[in-house]
Amino acid sequence: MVQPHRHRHVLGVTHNATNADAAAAVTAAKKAAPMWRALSYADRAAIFLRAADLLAGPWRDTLNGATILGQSKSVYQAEIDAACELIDFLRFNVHFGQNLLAEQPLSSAGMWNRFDHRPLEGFVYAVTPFNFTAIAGNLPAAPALMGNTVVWKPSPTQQFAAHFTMRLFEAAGLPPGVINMVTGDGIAVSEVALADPDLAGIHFTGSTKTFQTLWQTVGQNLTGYRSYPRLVGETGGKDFVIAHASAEPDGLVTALVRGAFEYQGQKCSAASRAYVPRSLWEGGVRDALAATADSLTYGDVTDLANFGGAVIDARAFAKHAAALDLVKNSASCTVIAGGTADDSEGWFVRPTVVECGDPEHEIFTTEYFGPILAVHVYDDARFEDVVKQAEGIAPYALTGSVFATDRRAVDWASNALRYAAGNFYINDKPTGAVVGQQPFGGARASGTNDKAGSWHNLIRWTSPRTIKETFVPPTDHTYPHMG
Ligand SMILES: NC(=O)c1ccc[n+]([C@@H]2O[C@H](COP(=O)([O-])OP(=O)(O)OC[C@H]3O[C@@H](n4cnc5c(N)ncnc54)[C@H](O)[C@@H]3O)[C@@H](O)[C@H]2O)c1
Ligand SMILES: N[C@@H](CCC=O)C(=O)O
Repeated sequence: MVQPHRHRHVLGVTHNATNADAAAAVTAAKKAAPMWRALSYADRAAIFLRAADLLAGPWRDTLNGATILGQSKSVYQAEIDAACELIDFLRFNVHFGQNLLAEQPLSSAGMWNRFDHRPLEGFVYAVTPFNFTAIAGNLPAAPALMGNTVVWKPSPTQQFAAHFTMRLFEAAGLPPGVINMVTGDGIAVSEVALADPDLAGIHFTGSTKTFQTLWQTVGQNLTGYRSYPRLVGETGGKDFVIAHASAEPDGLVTALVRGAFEYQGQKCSAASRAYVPRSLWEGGVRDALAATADSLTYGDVTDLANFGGAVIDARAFAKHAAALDLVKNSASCTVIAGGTADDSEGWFVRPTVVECGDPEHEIFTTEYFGPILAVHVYDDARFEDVVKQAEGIAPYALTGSVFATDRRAVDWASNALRYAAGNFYINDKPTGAVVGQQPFGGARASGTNDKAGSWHNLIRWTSPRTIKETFVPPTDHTYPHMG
């Protein structure tokens, strides 16, 4: 039973930044660059470690609370995001950045070769999504740790928590001009930032479409830049769970419920398509999945009895409602749980399970980014055919899971799905990657796979200079064979 709640989304700054605001932010970033680059890595790292300590202490409730109210996260989902994951990003980045700086070339006798891990020449433009406060904080912080100054454009629907994240960085001692936050939809900001010769990189997380637009604009402006901008983007997904007949059913059902419906399915990693063998489906998985989905309470997230809350905004609600209409009108689809949406008070979409006989239906290829799980039921003997079909049917390659107790099935599917997911899970849900444990990111239409919170990501924000210093320079130009 849904407890309707008129959800308040943007309690923070709502100003839509203009070209002039963007120009001021770019100017501030450029002005602060020499000061910030001149600081030692240890001094920069100390600021972000202090931010992590503050977040583990007095700032924890502030950022969790802002994430609960602003993004409609449950207390649990806010805690694993705003507090835990952001603390992990801040601390692990410092550790991985230190390892990166320690990476040095060989030096033969008589010379000293070294890398000078320079920050990029210019500013980094960080554009962040609504769904994770941790990602929003990490995208400006990671390039800044490596010595870059940043223009940060958070999502309007994450602005409340973004506002406090910026205040947290300031409280930790981040000097003015290092991270310059601009608010709003980003259109006017991009007009300025992407046309600036000093654009050194984009650190993006959000939809595939937005990233492609930014990349295309950079391509159009390419000859105007001082350097080739580094383009790092983590984008959409159509994440799968494929069960083999040997799968353990209770674990499968729990993974589907948590993977598809936590935070209303608004995780890029959310399970949105599943492939289940008929023996398991008819042997109890169908009924258990439908009953559990129907039992989930979505409502006011300040009521701790609720499992989830509203979807992020009216646009998302309309997209989900349209998807539900589509499947209800598709002969090959049957809604077995949920299937309703109600915006009379708040934007609520019921956790929905759709059984669909046509594995090419758009419900298996389109990212709706809501609590809608498509299930294709297959004859047990067709496991390999189903895996091959699922591998390439969607354009994305972000996360995916295989459930099986048969080791040969696990091994075969892991190989067959090698390029289908940047984060691959065996007997686990496809969500909930932990920084430092499951470095996160995907390829194909899901992004550049630069693994947020790892050295793979940090390396994109440095431009190494190789220095060779010869201790005793040669003074004879002739070769030994010349006598
Ligand atoms: N792969 C990952 O790690 C990951 C993580 C989180 C979210 N996501 C993806 O993010 C999407 C959901 O997030 P969203 O709805 O915030 O995405 P979105 O693309 O709508 O917005 C992302 C950001 O881009 C901004 N934006 C849009 N157009 C812009 C422009 N022209 N210039 C500058 N900024 C612009 C938005 O205001 C927002 O800050 C989903 O597709 C999800 O899969 C991916
Ligand atoms: N890193 C998160 C997903 C981030 C995208 O929304 C997870 O693994 O669930």
